[in-house]
Amino acid sequence: MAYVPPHRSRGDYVPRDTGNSSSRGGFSGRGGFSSRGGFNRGSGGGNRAFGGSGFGRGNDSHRGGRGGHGSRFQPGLGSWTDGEHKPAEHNERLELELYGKPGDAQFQSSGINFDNYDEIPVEASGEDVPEPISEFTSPPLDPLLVENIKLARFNKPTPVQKYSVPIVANGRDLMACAQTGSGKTGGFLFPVLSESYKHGPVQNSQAENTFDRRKAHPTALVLAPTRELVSQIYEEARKFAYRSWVRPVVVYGGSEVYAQMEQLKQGCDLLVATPGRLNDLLERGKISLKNIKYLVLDEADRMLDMGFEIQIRNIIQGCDMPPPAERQTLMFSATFPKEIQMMAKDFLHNYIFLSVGRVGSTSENITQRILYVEDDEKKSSLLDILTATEETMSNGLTLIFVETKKMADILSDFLINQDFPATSIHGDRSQYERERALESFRSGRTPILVATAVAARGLDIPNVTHVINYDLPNDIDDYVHRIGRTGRAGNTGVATAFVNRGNKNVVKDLIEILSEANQEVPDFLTVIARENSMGRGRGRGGRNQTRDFRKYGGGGSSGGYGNGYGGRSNYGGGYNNSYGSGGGYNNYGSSAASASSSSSQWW
Ligand SMILES: Nc1ncnc2c1ncn2[C@@H]1O[C@H](COP(=O)(O)OP(=O)(O)OP(=O)(O)O)[C@@H](O)[C@H]1O
Repeated sequence: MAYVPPHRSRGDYVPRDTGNSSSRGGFSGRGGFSSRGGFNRGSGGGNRAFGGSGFGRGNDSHRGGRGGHGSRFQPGLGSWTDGEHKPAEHNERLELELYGKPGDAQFQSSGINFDNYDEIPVEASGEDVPEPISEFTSPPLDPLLVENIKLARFNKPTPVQKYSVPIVANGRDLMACAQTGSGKTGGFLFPVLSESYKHGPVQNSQAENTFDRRKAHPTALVLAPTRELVSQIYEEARKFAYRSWVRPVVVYGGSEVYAQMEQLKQGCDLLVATPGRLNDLLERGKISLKNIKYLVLDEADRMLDMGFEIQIRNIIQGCDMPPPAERQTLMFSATFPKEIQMMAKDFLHNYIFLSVGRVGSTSENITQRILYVEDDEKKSSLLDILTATEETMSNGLTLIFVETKKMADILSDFLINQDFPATSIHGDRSQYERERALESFRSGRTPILVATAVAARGLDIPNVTHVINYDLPNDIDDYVHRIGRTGRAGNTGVATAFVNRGNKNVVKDLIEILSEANQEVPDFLTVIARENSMGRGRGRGGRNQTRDFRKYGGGGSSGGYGNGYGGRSNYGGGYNNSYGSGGGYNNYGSSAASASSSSSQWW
């Protein structure tokens, strides 16, 4: 049967040549806040070829990279024609843009500990769990995807990828929990793209009316919490969708909505979106979700926590998305509290729960240092650390987390006044300023970035060698995600945290995290934890040590695989713990105010 994408079946539709849709001209080069380049630049954006006779009856063509009378050529865009996938021709320029050259510092490469991922215990629960793959081969993967994976210089799958590929190929839903930096993005992109290449676009939905025909009808939807993260996922999707019929589009708030609507009009098969902007576009009638075969929630626990739940429910349950049994739903995060797992089951159908390592654990690739520092000594301690590590980490980037947006500005100004090349990122800065700050950090021009939690999740910036928790978060899961900005893809990194009695609520959880990852637990932490246990500390046991809650039931710590999987690496070049005068954790007195703050201040 001839498939005519509903939004393109009007004979009068002529795609506009917008090329770069970024509302801010001049920000489209390599290194926009999207990992490599602004979103939807010329090559990835406009000029799609899907016009004319390419969609004629009996031709069954879902766009066409070339050909189709009246169609336009877009490099790297293939087609689905007569029930067959027709990959586009290779394009050298685009390949260089997408994959860089070997050794290019702007692209993350796997580190010396990459092979250690194989040692990490994996637990998959649920009915009939399929056997994992061990290599990127076709079959079971689609040959085009395997080619693209090679171009990206990924030699072998990470544990989460080994399992997710057959799970999705077998039509199952998935809730996957794997350490930060261990390849979860590929964990959902690989199977979704591979299956899409094999099976083509959804064939059964003809648009019902003119209004419906004008909408974009993506096959796959990926939701993630921040603009920076959706842009990064979109860039990854561009890499692995290269030459295929799948056209990725990204939409997020804080950026010109009309440019994004234009991109949608030009064809959207894989939509990467923040919930707020997606709801806006759904209300405007620009997107229909009725063709969704794959729904992905990245950073799923964040997506389903209080800040996003209503928006997510509206998208998944309040619009025209098929119900759980008629789509495949995939959820990924490094942390999965039990309450969130329970809520998530509303969106899943007979799913497999995958945990790689212990849920919420940190990677042993990250050396964690905990220092006792009173609030009023934090600035001087920070200067001491930055000075002491200037040489040993001269080529690395340092990411400093604070709790409030105000503090992010104050601290970056302070560092600049002290002649440190710093910038900041937080939710009160304009989209343009956020993009610029991230680009300047990524490129190494400003190797110190002061950030709120907005930068805690998912961001994959090569060469972040040091994460400093200037303010410790109130929730240990946030700590796990923050320090996970270093030590990615088998590389090593250092994470330093300033702790004082103001953080007593999180200390017990922190001790568990440190012990699990075979890190040193300083005595003062144990003392604070003991003091606090007289009070009412929440403790990590009830919230985070949950594996598949269907199997292990409520809360409680579950034994399971012990610590110490995988050889502990020798983290070369680390600094010793003696920097600074601010340390001195024997004389801690009463701490200043708690680091707690309202959510409106930190995001
Ligand atoms: N199979 C692989 N081989 C080599 N490198 C890989 C592989 N899979 C992923 N990577 C690289 O590892 C890095 C981390 O991957 P990714 O961003 O997907 O991690 P993540 O698990 O989503 O982390 P987070 O929890 O912080 O979101 C990326 O730079 C990615 O390109």
